[in-house]
Amino acid sequence: MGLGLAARGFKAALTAASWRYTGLRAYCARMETRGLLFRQLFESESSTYSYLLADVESREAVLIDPVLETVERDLKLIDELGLKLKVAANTHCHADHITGSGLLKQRVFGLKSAISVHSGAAADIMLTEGDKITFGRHSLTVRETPGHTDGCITYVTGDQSMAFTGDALLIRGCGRTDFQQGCSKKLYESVHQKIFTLPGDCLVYPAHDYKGQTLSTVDEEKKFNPRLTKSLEEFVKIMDNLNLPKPAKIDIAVPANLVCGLHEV
Ligand SMILES: N[C@@H](CCC(=O)N[C@@H](CSS)C(=O)NCC(=O)O)C(=O)O
Repeated sequence: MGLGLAARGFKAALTAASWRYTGLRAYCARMETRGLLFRQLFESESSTYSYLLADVESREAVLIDPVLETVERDLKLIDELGLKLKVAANTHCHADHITGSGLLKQRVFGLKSAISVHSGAAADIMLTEGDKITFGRHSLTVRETPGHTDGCITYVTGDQSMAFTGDALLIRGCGRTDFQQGCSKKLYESVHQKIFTLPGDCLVYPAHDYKGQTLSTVDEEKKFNPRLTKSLEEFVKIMDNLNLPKPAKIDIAVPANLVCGLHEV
């Protein structure tokens, strides 16, 4: 006897869910085989993603774009996983939230903060194009991707399978360019020259998502990004007409982030 419509729908949903689960499990397992531990972490007030990457063997870890409000949560996870946090790596001087770098430095002995030398901010490690942040057998390579701010950088894993794009490239979007040295032309060139030249299946992990999306790929963004698939002239026009309200915390976040939260600790 054939399945009823409702039962068929239920079966399809189950299959899709189990595929998603199996797919995710396989993906995580693949990373574990490569000896890389990875977690995407979310802060809901600013819709910010932080990323924890660690070498499975040495347990050395890097936390990309930590947020002040989620430092305790992140430290608990780091402790539970038996990791040694070495670097708090910022993609740029954020305008919408305070980085967790300073508080993490107070809490984790020997932890170093990192940010671009072009950010205007102070940190222990001042990064430029091609620099590497090493953790165990793994590393992140810096690609300078200015445009949202002058000091925006993208961190790329050694095998170019993952790119942490900060606010330069968001999923189906990009960072605004109307303050903090923002420049649409620079952003367009950064994305096309430094991110769209990565392998098509390179996973794109942004600093924010406002729609519940978690990751994308270089190929997907080259095909579907509604802003960056346009010509430079059209892109500049789009960016000039975003008319976004300024981030609610900009006046406290920028000064705090210029010293990486609480740098002098
Ligand atoms: N409403 C939020 C700020 C939202 C915002 O402006 N996001 C920035 C990245 S954080 S500076 C952005 O570039 N958005 C691009 C876009 O197209 O939305 C707040 O008040 O904090």
